[in-house]
Amino acid sequence: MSAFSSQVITVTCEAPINIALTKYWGKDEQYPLDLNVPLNDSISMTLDPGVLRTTTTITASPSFKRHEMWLNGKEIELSQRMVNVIRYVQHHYVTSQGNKKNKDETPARNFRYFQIRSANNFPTAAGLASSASGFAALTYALCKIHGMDKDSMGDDISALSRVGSGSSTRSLYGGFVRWYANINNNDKSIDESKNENNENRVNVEDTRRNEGNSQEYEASQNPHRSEATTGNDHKQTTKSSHASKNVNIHQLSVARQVKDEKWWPDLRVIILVVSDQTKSVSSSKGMQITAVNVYAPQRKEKYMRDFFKNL
Ligand SMILES: Nc1ncnc2c1ncn2[C@@H]1O[C@H](COP(=O)(O)OP(=O)(O)OP(=O)(O)O)[C@@H](O)[C@H]1O
Ligand SMILES: C[C@@](O)(CCOP(=O)(O)OP(=O)(O)O)CC(=O)O
Repeated sequence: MSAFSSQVITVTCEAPINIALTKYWGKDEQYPLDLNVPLNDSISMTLDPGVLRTTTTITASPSFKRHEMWLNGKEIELSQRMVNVIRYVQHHYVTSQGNKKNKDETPARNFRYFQIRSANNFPTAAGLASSASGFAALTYALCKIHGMDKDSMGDDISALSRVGSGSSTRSLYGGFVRWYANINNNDKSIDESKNENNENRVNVEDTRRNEGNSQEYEASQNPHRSEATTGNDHKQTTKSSHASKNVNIHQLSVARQVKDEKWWPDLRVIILVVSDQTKSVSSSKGMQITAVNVYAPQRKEKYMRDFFKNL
């Protein structure tokens, strides 16, 4: 047992909201939908966290027996998305430990469950991007409590946050931010990217096929399905967690800053709140409905690729 094993650790992080100028609306159905890989790139501006923000505090202790969450002061059941983010971050932590010469001896290795307290200082689920700031703050705080520094994580933090909510990738950075559907497709022609996507489809199907067959394969490829990992589990998961092609594809849909917050210092955004009530249809659900009823996703994908090529 390490000297840290009985410690209680708390971290607090804040994240801003972002407003999309070109929208994310629709997921690439070649990938599991809960990975939130978008059909098209999007660009947003991040608003001043001094004004609108989510503040998330996470406490970890080896003695916790389950995850607990309070949103805006009220205890809630963790959603599957929240659990997914926790698992992805834990998986990432374990994998990064596997690559290090000296293993982590800090408290993080003993954490399994968390108490999460999060609050938005603006209406939640009412059209003001609470999922973006909420999941960015959650991912940021989870990484921090595992001793992983946002600035040195590069693109990884944005791929982790994305499994919570797609738009949260853009809330990890200030200024103007572009979220790439696939960072490798940036300068390629539509035809080339189609070929790549065909390759991707095979990998996704491979993973699904294997899910039924091998528990170990499943746990190593998809943190959604692995148990929360700490202590001895770390060793086991590290051993079997080769970064699969599938995970790499998932890691290619990331956000990067285009212009920092000083680029347009005089810019002001006015927000008029006409209702602070919870929306009857969430953005995720709205995307599903649109995809089925309104447009063919492939047509939109081509339109958006052309749009970004000419930008
Ligand atoms: N602080 C938070 N921490 C974690 N999750 C949050 C937080 N705030 C909101 N969420 C999650 O985001 C969901 C709301 O997302 P939704 O996309 O429907 O609305 P929105 O992001 O506020 O609006 P829009 O997507 O139209 O900008 C909530 O139901 C909750 O699950
Ligand atoms: C209208 C939008 O704000 C939709 C945001 O959708 P979410 O990011 O909330 O959706 P999920 O990935 O399913 O969580 C447009 C945008 O921010 O680009």
